[in-house]
Amino acid sequence: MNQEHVFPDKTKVLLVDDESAFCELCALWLKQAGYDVITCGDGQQAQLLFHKTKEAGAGFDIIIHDLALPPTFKPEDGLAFINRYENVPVVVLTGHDERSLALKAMELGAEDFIAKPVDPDLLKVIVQRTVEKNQLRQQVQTLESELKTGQAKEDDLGLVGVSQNVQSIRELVTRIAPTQVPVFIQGPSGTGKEIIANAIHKMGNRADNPFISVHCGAIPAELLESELFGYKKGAFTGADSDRKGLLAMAHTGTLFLDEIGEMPLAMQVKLLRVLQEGSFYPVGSRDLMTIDVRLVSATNRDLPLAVQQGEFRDDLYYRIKGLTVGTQSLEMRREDIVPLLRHFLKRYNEKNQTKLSLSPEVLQWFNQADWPGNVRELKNTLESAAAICLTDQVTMQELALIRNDLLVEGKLQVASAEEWVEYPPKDILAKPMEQQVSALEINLICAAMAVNDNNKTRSAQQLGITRQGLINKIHRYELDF
Ligand SMILES: Nc1ncnc2c1ncn2[C@@H]1O[C@H](COP(=O)(O)OP(=O)(O)OP(=O)(O)O)[C@@H](O)[C@H]1O
Repeated sequence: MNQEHVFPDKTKVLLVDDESAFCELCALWLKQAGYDVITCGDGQQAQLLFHKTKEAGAGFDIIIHDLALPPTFKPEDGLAFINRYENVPVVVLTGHDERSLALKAMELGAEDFIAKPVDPDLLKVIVQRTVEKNQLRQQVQTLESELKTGQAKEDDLGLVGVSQNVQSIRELVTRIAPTQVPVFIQGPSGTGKEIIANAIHKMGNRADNPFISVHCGAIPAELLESELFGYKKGAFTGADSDRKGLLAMAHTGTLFLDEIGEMPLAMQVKLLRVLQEGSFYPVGSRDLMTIDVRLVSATNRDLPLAVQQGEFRDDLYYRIKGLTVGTQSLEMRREDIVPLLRHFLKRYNEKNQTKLSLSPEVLQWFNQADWPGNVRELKNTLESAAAICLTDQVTMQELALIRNDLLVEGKLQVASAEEWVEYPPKDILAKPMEQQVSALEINLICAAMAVNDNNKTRSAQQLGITRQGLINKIHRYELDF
């Protein structure tokens, strides 16, 4: 065994052949071409060397392997070594009339073969091509696993949608979550503000610490202070023991102030002080408490307008504003309706161990209806219809039972199933074509899968494409069917 110093920045070749003169010559050619070469005359020893070098962090990039090696010199025995080099490509050396042996070796996983007597130029070409091919394969693998991790992170987000608005929010959340910047989420009710707040927490470095959500509008003004700051026993009538407030509970974690626009002015002053000083006194206590929280707040109010009208303190607004995330009403991103339906139906089926699908008319109706309560209303309507469904398919009958407005003179008002996609959309030129085409394709796929019980063959037939074509699109859009 001739082991030379290995330079980490050079491509490393392990040449396994028992003919020392041949090894020397090949090694010389390869070294001249800039490779670092180690030779070895025995298959077993080559294996040991391979693992040792790998453990030392200087693994080989390519193996060139003769098949007729000691002790048996039988090429069949040499074949057994081919797939023992893990992800490192193997090029086999064969006799010049051993074509079938070479093919067998390739079948077993060899990357290529070179027939003896070896032509030095061909040797260099094959080595270079094999190494490059393998580097490329590794890059693809790395990218794929990065993509999967990214996808998993997006899934953690739980924010479903194909619209530009949802896509930008997903991107923004992924970027701001690891920072400590305060986040202000503004948008209509039922558009996922709480999901976003949750995602910022889960994807940030406080994920293992508390996430405390305070519905500022739901807590009566006179209770808000004691709820937030906590109190000391005897602080007021009924305070018969010390109580920790929500601020203290959120210590080291995230404090989500939902509906912050509803916070009374007097309370706004107190909150501002806490945010500025990072400390506060529980009601009736003289013990100063220090807290470290990441602040995320949300409102469906136009807060700058509330500031102008003197209903919200400007100093508090600028304190909480940090980075603003804006959610849109469902009306402004109707392309999200079908993906959302599919998501909620899937979740419903998983939770209730059912296999409900939607009739084409139901899908069409959902897609065309107005959703003033946004995603929350869409979700509730779907779940209510699913809950009262007696068969495996939600039909207009169920919808009529929960939505009286669908009945005119006692009859269901439904347009034909074929017209479920509004075309051309009202805002046809408002968004780039590529984005609209993708959103429409996703919608059509989700729709076909929803009415065909997730059966790809039937869905593909209905869409007029091949099953493979459908599968390719499902992969391209990363839909989880
Ligand atoms: N993009 C979305 N993907 C999945 N679920 C969503 C999405 N948007 C909203 N939802 C669902 O809709 C419901 C309402 O969402 P959420 O409570 O986050 O809205 P909100 O904007 O905080 O509403 P409000 O202003 O009334 O507090 C929740 O059940 C939530 O899971």
